[in-house]
Amino acid sequence: MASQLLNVPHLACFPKISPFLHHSLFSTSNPSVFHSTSTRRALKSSSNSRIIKLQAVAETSSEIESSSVTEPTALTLRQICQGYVPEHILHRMEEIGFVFPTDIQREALPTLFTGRDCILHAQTGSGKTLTYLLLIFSLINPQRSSVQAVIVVPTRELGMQVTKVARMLAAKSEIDVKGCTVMALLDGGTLRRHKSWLKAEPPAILVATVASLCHMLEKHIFRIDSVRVLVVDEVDFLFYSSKQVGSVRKLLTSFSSCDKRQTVFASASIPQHKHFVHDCIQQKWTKRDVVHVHVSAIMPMPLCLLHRFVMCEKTNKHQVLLALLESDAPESAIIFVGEQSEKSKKAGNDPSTTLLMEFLKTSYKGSLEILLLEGDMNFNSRAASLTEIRQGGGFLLVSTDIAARGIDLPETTHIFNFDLPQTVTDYLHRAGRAGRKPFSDRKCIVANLITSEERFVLQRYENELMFSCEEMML
Ligand SMILES: Nc1ncnc2c1ncn2[C@@H]1O[C@H](COP(=O)(O)OP(=O)(O)OP(=O)(O)O)[C@@H](O)[C@H]1O
Repeated sequence: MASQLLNVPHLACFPKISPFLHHSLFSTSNPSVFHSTSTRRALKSSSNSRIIKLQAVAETSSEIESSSVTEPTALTLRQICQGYVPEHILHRMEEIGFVFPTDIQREALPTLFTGRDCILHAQTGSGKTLTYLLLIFSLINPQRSSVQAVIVVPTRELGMQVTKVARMLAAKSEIDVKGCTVMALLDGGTLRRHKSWLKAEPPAILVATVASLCHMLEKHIFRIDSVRVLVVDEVDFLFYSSKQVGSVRKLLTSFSSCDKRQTVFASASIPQHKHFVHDCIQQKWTKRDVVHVHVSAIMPMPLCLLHRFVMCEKTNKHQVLLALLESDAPESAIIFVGEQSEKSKKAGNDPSTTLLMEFLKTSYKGSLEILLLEGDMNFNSRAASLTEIRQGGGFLLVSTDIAARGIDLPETTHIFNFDLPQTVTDYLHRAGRAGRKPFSDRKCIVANLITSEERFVLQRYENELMFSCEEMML
């Protein structure tokens, strides 16, 4: 296989590793060898040869060395992007506050700029969005009137967020947003309006959910062969947990026949990634020399997250949550609640989210605004909740897993798993909604409310994701 692995750990210690780990969710291709920061520093030459050298180093080095997120000697984002990304984008990027690269940006951008397909595999909150957006801005030609980049996302909420970041970067100045050619084509939108817009004045960048995108392609509203770069964000979710996997595969297959194409996949979790890379090559979804850029391979969870649990009876969870909110006084928090089962729906029960909202509205006396986000709400109410959050002020967001993927609310200091997530991957993504300020060393809390029977499930998540969870006594 011609694909390569860029394996970039940044850890001082090597905590307990379950045997399962290396063969399942977050395994590295070569788990016993890692290359160190100092070795990498010595290898800063042209990106292509660097990748090949890194591969060679990975086969010989067994050194593990601590590395902070950014090294003092590291290049700035501007230096990495100079000559590839237009000046006005670089200027905006710095105005917004993106000056130094995160690990994934530093490692992936030089490779992306060579035109190679990439799998961006790095912790939650590590800056994958900016990584692929900078690639896109390096490729699009504003003079061309066609869709040149497509970003596929699993949810409307994530689509709105990515669109906002892309538009922020594309705006030539804060008051001139006309330069923006980014369209959000998301489930629940008014497709008729988008159809005319796509035909009359195609945007350079299209951010789309799968169903809406496929609809436009099937109706020949725009052609995939004008697209230079296709990004699939939260790729493992789209492949393994959504009903749309068939459409995603079809999309990738039609893109595979385009000339001059570049494909990028991104996620903080890519289960069985060796198989995934193999499939990508076999199915021609990527070119044969696809690069798997794997940052923090031995530590899938951000170190700034502190994990805790409180053991309680199911019937007492509301009171325990209230006590935690009072004792911890989060600045902003997301409270994750399990989806209502079909059986419970049929029985006419209220969903747990509704019951919890009612409880908090009557019992919580703090100053945070209580908001709800769940799949059963209509699109306008969902958008209203997120808009309200983004207007500032502290929030307590009660949500199902709909907020677990990709949503970026950097003010979140606490995650409460009111119900334990169903899978280890869900744990990783829920927890990763906190600790999203790349250069901050502020600690954030992930608190789990569990019954005694659930302790072993949490223990399994601890083993697989390599964190330890401290018991809290109230
Ligand atoms: N170079 C940078 N400097 C400062 N902040 C950055 C930089 N790059 C990204 N960020 C910020 O980091 C936060 C997380 O970025 P982003 O949403 O891209 O994470 P992600 O890797 O896509 O996470 P997830 O896997 O959870 O989707 C955002 O608030 C973003 O603005």
